[in-house]
Amino acid sequence: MMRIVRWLHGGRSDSGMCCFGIKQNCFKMNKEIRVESPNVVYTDEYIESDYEYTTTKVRTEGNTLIATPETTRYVFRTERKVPKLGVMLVGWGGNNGTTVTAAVLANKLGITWNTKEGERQPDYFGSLTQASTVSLGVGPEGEVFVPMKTLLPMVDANDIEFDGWDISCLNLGDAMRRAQVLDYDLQRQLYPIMSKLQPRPSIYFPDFIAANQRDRADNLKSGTKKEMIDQIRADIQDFRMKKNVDKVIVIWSANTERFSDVRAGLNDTAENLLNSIERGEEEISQSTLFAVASVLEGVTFINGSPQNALVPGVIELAEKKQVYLGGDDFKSGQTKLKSVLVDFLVSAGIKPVSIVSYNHLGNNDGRNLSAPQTFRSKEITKTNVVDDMVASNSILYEPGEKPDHAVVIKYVPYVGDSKRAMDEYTSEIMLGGRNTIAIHNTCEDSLLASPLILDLAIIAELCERIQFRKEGEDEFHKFNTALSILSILCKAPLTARGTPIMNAFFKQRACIDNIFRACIGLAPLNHMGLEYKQDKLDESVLLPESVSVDSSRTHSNGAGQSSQVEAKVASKKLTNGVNLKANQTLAQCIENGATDVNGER
Ligand SMILES: NC(=O)c1ccc[n+]([C@@H]2O[C@H](COP(=O)([O-])OP(=O)(O)OC[C@H]3O[C@@H](n4cnc5c(N)ncnc54)[C@H](O)[C@@H]3O)[C@@H](O)[C@H]2O)c1
Ligand SMILES: O=P([O-])([O-])O[C@@H]1[C@@H](O)[C@H](O)[C@@H](O)[C@H](O)[C@@H]1O
Repeated sequence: MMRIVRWLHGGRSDSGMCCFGIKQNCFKMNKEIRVESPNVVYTDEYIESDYEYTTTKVRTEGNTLIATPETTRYVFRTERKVPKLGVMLVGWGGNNGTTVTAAVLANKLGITWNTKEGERQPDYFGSLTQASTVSLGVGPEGEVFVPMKTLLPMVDANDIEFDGWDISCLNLGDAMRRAQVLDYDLQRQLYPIMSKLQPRPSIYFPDFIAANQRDRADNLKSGTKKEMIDQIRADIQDFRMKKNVDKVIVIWSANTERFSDVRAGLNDTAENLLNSIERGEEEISQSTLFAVASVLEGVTFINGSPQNALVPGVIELAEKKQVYLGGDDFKSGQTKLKSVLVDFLVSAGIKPVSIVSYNHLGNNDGRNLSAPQTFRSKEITKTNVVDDMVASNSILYEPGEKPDHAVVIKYVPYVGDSKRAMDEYTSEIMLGGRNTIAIHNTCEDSLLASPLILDLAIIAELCERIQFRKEGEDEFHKFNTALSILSILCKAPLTARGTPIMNAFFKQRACIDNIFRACIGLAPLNHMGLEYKQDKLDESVLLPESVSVDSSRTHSNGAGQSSQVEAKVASKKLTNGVNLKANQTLAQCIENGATDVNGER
């Protein structure tokens, strides 16, 4: 019996499947990729690439849209030296803070632990930089995928040093126990190390978070708002010196606050914000103070929560100090799926008309969100995520038309960190049809958010080493203060003033992949595969795979006639020595006596 062998990811399936999967090779290498191109130069200090950036400008002339391709030459320069990175978490004693710290320690120390399913190895699943791959190009064996972290020199997650602040005085070992996120046997092994980690006292303004957090607030700074900023700055300097880190990044993973008022004279400009802090204005939030302190220390600040920590005054101050900002609100589970599903529906010409996202969770985040004012912050970021996708299709939606969209979050202590998300997507399909997708999605929130914290820090640090200039310019530029490349990791992406917000997950992913590829002089991924689509396929692009054909395999061509499955095959010396010529049809393969790799007929 002759079969087509279907090649899966880097290997071959045993079962004969009548389809031609493209064999893919995924290398678990941890080396930097070296690009061979006249446009890429590797010096000891930099990777420098000469890059053509092509866009299409569109203008309207009467009833005509004029599309004009536009090419701009850039030079990208990436420093190759990877610094020792310190990450300071605000809310270090929380579920996310303890979990991400535990994850790095477990991976760094190679701690394995027993579970009811057997022994478990540490990993970084859920991290783009640590556990996802990028297509590098096509090799003799097919498409080549490499770990994202090998595209450019990046901080090794295992090398990150953590520190931070919490209003709760619990050490990280006890806080890890309180979080109830990790398996007991892992906690047991980590406790001796984690219990030596002590969150620094923090700022606590009760009015900004739920009153039910008061019972945790026993580890507080005191003084005026200005004095507390100075204390935070001193903490950053202390950490940098004690841990001998080259760089620090501050990430807010503390409780969600209510939104701050944004008012002229209060926080609308850098000067007004600093003056308001000097005056001790009540409306300046804890998270804004941490952002100001970070910026004044020249340290990137990323907001993992939904509140508007990054008021206009913070953004202007960061622009002046040339410091990066990122956020808002880790995109970890229910919303991450939404940014894929709505994009799929709308891109398929299907019209979502009602989206209901309910979830209940029982961790302290959920407890804090049980207050209306903090829930409102989360409701905003969880709802706005579909706006760009809806606005992209004027066939489905009238201007301003949006699907009904409800977000519900309930605090149910029993489920702890294991959030239960239930979504219903109702869409209109052709001729008055309705499609309803109902989803139950159990998200272990901290195990989903922790890898994102690593990605935010690692990608933000890499961006600090990337500069680029246009052809004709002498000066290299940094990225804009608002690091919108981090959008894929946030529900409400911070973008440069007046620029579009993109929430669709795979567009965000393509953005990261293609910017990293540009830094090493590689063209953007476009998945066109033209080399596989022309009538006469060049032998060099065909997979050198043995083909075995299933002579019994036929498929109806719709006219009741059965016919051999038509497919092109690559030339390949088979186990029985039969040489298949490129572009042979399956039928010709059979005539040539092609057999499966096992030599069976
Ligand atoms: N999947 C996720 O877990 C996820 C996704 C998106 C956003 N977030 C956001 O991340 C944040 C942390 O989530 P979590 O599950 O770790 O919550 P958590 O409540 O377990 O941790 C928050 C920690 O912050 C501390 N804290 C509160 N106010 C503080 C202050 N002013 N300074 C320093 N520490 C302070 C608390 O004591 C607590 O230990 C929340 O705002 C949450 O909304 C979480
Ligand atoms: O899963 P997701 O939508 O990305 O985000 C999560 C919410 O579903 C959850 O209710 C909230 O408590 C978490 O902080 C997080 O925001």
